[in-house]
Amino acid sequence: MTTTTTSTPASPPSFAPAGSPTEGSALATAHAQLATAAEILGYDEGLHRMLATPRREIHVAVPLRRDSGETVLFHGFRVQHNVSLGPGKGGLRYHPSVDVDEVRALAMWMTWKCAVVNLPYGGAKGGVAIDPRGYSQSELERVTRRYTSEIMPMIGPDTDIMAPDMGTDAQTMAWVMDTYSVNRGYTIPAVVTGKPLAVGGSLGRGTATSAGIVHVTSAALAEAGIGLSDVSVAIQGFGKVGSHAAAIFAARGSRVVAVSDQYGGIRADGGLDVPRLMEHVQRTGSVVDFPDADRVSNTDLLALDVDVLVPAAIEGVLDETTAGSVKARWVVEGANGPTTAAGDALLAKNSVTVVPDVLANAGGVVVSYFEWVQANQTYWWTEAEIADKLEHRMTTAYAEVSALAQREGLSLRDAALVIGVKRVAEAHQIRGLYP
Ligand SMILES: NC(=O)C1=CN([C@@H]2O[C@H](COP(=O)(O)OP(=O)(O)OC[C@H]3O[C@@H](n4cnc5c(N)ncnc54)[C@H](OP(=O)(O)O)[C@@H]3O)[C@@H](O)[C@H]2O)C=CC1
Ligand SMILES: O=C(O)CCC(=O)C(=O)O
Repeated sequence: MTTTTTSTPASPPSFAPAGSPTEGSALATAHAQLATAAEILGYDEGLHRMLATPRREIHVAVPLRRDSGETVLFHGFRVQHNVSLGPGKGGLRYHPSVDVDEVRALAMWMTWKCAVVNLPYGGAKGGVAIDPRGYSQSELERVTRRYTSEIMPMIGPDTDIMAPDMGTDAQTMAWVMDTYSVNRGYTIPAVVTGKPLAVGGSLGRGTATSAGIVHVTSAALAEAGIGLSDVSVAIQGFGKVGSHAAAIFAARGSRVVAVSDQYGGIRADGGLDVPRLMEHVQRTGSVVDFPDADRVSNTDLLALDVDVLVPAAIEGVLDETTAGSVKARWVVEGANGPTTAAGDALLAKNSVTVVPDVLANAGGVVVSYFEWVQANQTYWWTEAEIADKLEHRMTTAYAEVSALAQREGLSLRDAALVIGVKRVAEAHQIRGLYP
């Protein structure tokens, strides 16, 4: 392995941002990461504070008349962290634990992510504190339409473009697109990405995040002189990102030995039959009870003796209590923010190479960008063109990040953040928004 991993200091920002986030939370992690990058870049407090602060936020109440007639109320948010490089871009999350600080962290990561892969976007994120599993499709449609109407002043094809994230999917994006378009009076496909193909979606978007994860894993392994077919992989989360990552790893010859969802995990040391597992999940709604596999808890999955660990579910799972037990040599962050600052320090101490979220899971937003470009041009590319362009973006970004890490003795996370943060700060300075 040629990449040098150094410890990421878990120090707080050098100033006290308004309403300092809870220790160990996603926002605390995002702030600690930015503080490290700002320190490496030698930024002063004013620039650091500006980069840490969201540009614009909206908090909305989303009432829902349930199918039963009962009325319930949800809280929703849209945060534009930064729009210096272009319109805000980022997903919409439906999860019961969504709050404004989580959305702020996710929006900040979108800013650095888009900059790392050189997209003409800023960073944004949205969320509604709802457990989508507890609601019917028509209830979810009403929630989505109401949330979209409430945040209408903030979104648009040139201002802020949504996409799916946890708990939402292509159908959710079709409802957002339709609600926005009906209010404007004509069809505006470029207001969202990750849409169904039938309404202007792009080939390849459904699997793009996962394909990108496999591209950067391949690039990281190549630096150690090994290939995808030489490694075993454990994946936490078997949703849009985790399930397709499992399928692509398996198709490329990796042994996928464990996967999980919110109900628990399964392991088979000889390798799981991923296509059969996907059918099982389609049928039963969970990976658990898949035949020919043993049960493993979500925590124990993180500590399995595998080569590559892909957290692809929620934030903060690799923290001071779990990261020290990781035996994988590579952690490739499919999820946003799966590693806290304390977890990062432990992984670095144990020489685990972490391919950070803002690089590893950027394939999704890369193909979202391709979808937006296609929608704006009303000209559609082939699947092969999209796959080639995605691979090129991901491997180029990985090479840039890895080269900086090696040159400056940084972790891949710090190198990626330095590249992303610097591109955003330069845009501010050139535009004259910051003296
Ligand atoms: N979709 C995308 O294009 C992108 C997503 N990401 C990030 O990837 C991660 C996953 O997103 P995505 O796949 O879209 O989301 P999905 O909602 O499609 O899937 C989430 C998966 O995580 C599981 N999960 C939820 N809570 C837990 C928990 N407490 N412990 C273990 N597993 C859990 C879910 O289980 P169950 O199925 O049982 O609900 C499901 O398998 C998120 O961090 C997201 O921000 C990053 C870049 C792009
Ligand atoms: O495709 C996009 O626009 C954003 C996807 C997303 O939310 C993410 O990368 O975290």
